[in-house]
Amino acid sequence: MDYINTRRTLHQIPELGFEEVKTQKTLLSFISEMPQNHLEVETWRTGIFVFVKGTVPEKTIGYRTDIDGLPLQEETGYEFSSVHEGRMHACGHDFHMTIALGALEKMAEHPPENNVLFLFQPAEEGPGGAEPMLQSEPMKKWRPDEIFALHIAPELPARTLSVKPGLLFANTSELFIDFKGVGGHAAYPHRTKDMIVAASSYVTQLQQIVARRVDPLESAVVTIGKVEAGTVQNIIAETARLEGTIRTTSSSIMEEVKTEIEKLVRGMEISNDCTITIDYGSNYHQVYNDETVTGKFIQLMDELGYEWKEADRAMTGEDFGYMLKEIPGFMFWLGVDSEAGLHQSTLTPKEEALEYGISIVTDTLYHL
Ligand SMILES: CC(=O)N[C@@H](CCC[C@H](N)C(=O)O)C(=O)O
Repeated sequence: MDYINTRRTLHQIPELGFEEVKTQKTLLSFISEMPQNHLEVETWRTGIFVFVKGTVPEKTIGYRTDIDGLPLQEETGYEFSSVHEGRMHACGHDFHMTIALGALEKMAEHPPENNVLFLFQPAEEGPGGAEPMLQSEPMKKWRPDEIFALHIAPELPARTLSVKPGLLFANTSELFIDFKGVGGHAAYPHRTKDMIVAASSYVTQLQQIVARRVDPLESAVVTIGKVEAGTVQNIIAETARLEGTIRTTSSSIMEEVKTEIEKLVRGMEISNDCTITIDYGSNYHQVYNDETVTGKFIQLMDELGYEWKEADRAMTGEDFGYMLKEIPGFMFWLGVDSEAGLHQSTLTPKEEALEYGISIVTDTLYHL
């Protein structure tokens, strides 16, 4: 398989969660070109399971990749930029998929001793594919004993990795807040309930939750990533909508932050004489790396001469956390050296990281 070409093909067709129809078709076509003797392939919604039968299996090792893109207009200037308007693989899932395909090809050509289950999982960016995929029939049939995954790290040099036992990624909850007041003429604000003023004031007050309500020894983030309100410059907005995300390093702090968000909403309803509704969208469980399996991985990396460093905890979220809640395993960061970070329209990971990633995953699947 030509990894660069594979990555570029996938890069051009990013699709949102549970809409990954072309992506699934393209992945199935790559998989169909591999030796099939030891493979069983099953689709699940827009995802795919591939079971590789081991030669003398004692256990099944799972390897998961996410496959969805983000609602973002690409600005990399690549010749192979996204052909889907307003969609981009800006979180590296094109890299993740290529690495999974590369490792799968090796397994198909030289079957491992243990069984291996590849999970091509939809909807990591939302609304979350890991939790329902865990409950699916193929997962019940081929349930792994251990599982792992990787995520690209733009800030790390290519051909490096980082990992740590214990907490790696945060608990997350999406946040959607809808404001409803009374619209009207821009010249008569006193006859209206202006939802742009209410929503702006709410965004400012939200910042106080982390600064003044959360124990400074804990970690939390509340980010509003989208504000929607108004129609034209001289009409006062009747409605406003805020979209954001909450991140915490413990589930109890998540509950505290939500309570504070709701208290602020009640105060805002009274002071602005409006109604406000909150929807928490999808929630992701924290990514907690199992100490024993992560320890085995670290030892393997040392034995095989891979350069690695201790990872820092990150406030990113990953629904792979649900898989790790039920199956011992880990996630590691793979360095890809890009000046622009994750979720930026100019993310340009170095393609030399692909072969390195495939080599780490393949070695781990053969020897874990
Ligand atoms: C690794 C990464 O960037 N993951 C996403 C997960 C998004 C979860 C959900 N849609 C939310 O925004 O809460 C992230 O933004 O961390």
